Amino acid sequence: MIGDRYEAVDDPACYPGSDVLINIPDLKDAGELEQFEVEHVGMRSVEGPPEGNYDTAHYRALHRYLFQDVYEWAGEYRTIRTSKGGNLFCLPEFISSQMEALFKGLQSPPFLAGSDPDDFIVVAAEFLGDVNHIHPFREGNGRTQLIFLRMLGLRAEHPFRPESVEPEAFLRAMIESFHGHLDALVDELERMRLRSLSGLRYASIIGLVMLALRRGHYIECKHNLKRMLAWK
Ligand SMILES: Nc1ncnc2c1ncn2[C@@H]1O[C@H](COP(=O)(O)OP(=O)(O)OP(=O)(O)O)[C@@H](O)[C@H]1O
Repeated sequence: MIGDRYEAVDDPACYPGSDVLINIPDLKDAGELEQFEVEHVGMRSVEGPPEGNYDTAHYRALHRYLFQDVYEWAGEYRTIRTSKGGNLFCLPEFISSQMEALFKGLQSPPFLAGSDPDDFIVVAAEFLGDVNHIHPFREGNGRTQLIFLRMLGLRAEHPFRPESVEPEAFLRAMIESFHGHLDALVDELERMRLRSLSGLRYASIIGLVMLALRRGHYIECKHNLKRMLAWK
């Protein structure tokens, strides 16, 4: 059984006898780690993501950048098998090759500027489903996916409104995509579309606030909001 094989207590990335990932501030309490993560990843998010070529190195650099204060292994592919809700993600031995194959597709239309917005939404949903299926990192896949999606939208000039993410519906759509059904995810991305580039910064800021709120850390969120509003 999947659950038996991936007991968190057997994970060398966790503190012995617990499911808390070994982390830079050495926090052994899951709640404290989560708070620290939200605050620091939130702050990194608003500093601006690293530049790159939208290849696997760029994606890893983004994860490294976001989680650099939290995990030594930030930006590195996972080496153990992981699953969520019984859905087993890509086996670690295939992550690198699967990522290379997936990201090659980002260098051509409809991922590039000038594409039809409807075509872009469909390939963006496919990409999101595929990168989630691979789930390259031990932790932080969801946040990296969403920030990279925003970057892809900006590059293609079909930006998204991150503030309109509806967590439950989005999660359901992601799980459906895991089973090969993309319609719900296309609908979610369609709803998140920003019709014009004006107000994009505001939309991005609110999106980050929503991501933080969703994780239930209102105080950190308020703290981050102050920084976000100072963001030029
Ligand atoms: N049962 C599932 N099957 C497939 N994908 C799932 C399932 N549950 C969650 N996911 C997806 O996994 C990703 C979350 O992965 P991970 O926990 O590594 O990221 P995170 O950034 O730490 O968490 P979150 O996205 O919750 O903030 C999200 O894209 C989510 O949609």
